[in-house]
Amino acid sequence: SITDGGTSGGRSGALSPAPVTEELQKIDVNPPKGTRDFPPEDMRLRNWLFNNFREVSRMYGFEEVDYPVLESEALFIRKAGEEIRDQLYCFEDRGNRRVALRPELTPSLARLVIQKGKSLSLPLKWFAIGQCWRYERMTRGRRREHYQWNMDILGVSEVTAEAELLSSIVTFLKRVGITASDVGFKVSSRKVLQDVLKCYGIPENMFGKVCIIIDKIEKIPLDEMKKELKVVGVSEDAIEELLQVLSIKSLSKLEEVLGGGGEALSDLKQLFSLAEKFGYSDWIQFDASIVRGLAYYTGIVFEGFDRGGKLRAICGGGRYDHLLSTFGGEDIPACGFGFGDAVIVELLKEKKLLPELNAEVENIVCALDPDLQGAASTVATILRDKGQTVDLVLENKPLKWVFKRATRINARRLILVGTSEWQRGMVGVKDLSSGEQCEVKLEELN
Ligand SMILES: Nc1ccc(Br)nc1
Repeated sequence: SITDGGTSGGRSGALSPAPVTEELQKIDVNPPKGTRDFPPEDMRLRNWLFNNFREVSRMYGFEEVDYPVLESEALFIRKAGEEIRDQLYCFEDRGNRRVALRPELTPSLARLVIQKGKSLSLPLKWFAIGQCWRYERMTRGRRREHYQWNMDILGVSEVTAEAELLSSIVTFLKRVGITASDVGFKVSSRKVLQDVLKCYGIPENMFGKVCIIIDKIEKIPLDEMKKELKVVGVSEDAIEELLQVLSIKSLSKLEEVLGGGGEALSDLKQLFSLAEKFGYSDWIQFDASIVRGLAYYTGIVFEGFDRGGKLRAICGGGRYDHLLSTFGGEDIPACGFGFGDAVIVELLKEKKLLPELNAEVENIVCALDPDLQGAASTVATILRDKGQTVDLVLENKPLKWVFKRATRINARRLILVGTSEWQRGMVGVKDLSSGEQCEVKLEELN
């Protein structure tokens, strides 16, 4: 049985009985609800995914950053009725501070940029891969943590930044075998909504709230959405106009409705033109209904979706030019995206694109006699000093056991340290794929 061993002090190991002072109890060995362990085979897939995130980020000239998973709760308290706020994993720590497990990375980025202030030279191109949390009633049995890849550009007000970010996501998707037939991006601009709301005299400070309600357009009944909009002061006429505009799926139609002079249309036209130059036009489409569920977006917004319509959004992002000033900092134009580690894996599974990732090690080194364990340690060190990977057998085991382990860890070579060979300065080397076996002088082992 497993004891906590903690309060009674001392170690309860295999040789000494568990402390009898503690009630022996079996703990639940599963991870907390909504969280995951990453045993080796899952960790190999996670590392493969994150390495692709990192390689694309570096290819685009982005620098890696990270922040504490625990932040002040105040960083995430926005009054716009976002789901992310409703599901905040927050608590009071032993210092009576209100803290939260971060639900997203962007507010931490804003905090760090403000903290660094003038010492930072713009534009900033930062990326992070961080675990994010939400506390959701397990009734829905959904996960409470996921890892999010974020890329953000700060200091560029031009739509060239959003175009670059979309290019980086397309590059990542192509690297893992996803095509424009599998995934698309719905692109819009919150300035479309802003134009409509302005016409109806809706004050700027209502903008975030209205967007959050509209983001639920596919999640709640239309009447419910209309009711919520009315509650926050949007007139019936304005609601009807909003719904009309939200159904627009082409820039030409948008121009007809909004007229040609607004920023929304010029931003979107520039983005689609740049997409042509980047070569990812097939991946994107205008869809005015896309608003995204974060209150701080102010311009272009986008989300990646699977064209099969089975999965939740793959990624999402947009421009957030005023986030820093909400934290008391000087505003810096900014845009970025978040890309979760779960939906993409579901998509790769469905498309049979998951890579075969086996354990692998170059050498397994074994002493054929307990007196040669030191010699085997020397051989392992020689190989490791040459940059080779070595699994050193640490106990006196029969050869049958060694061969079984060599197969399980997918070793390429078996190095045997035997008495007679060692006396002649040699070791046995067996190639485990060809079966070829020979003796090699220690100084020639490589
Ligand atoms: N924001 C957030 C955090 C954690 C999960 Br799982 N999903 C969304």
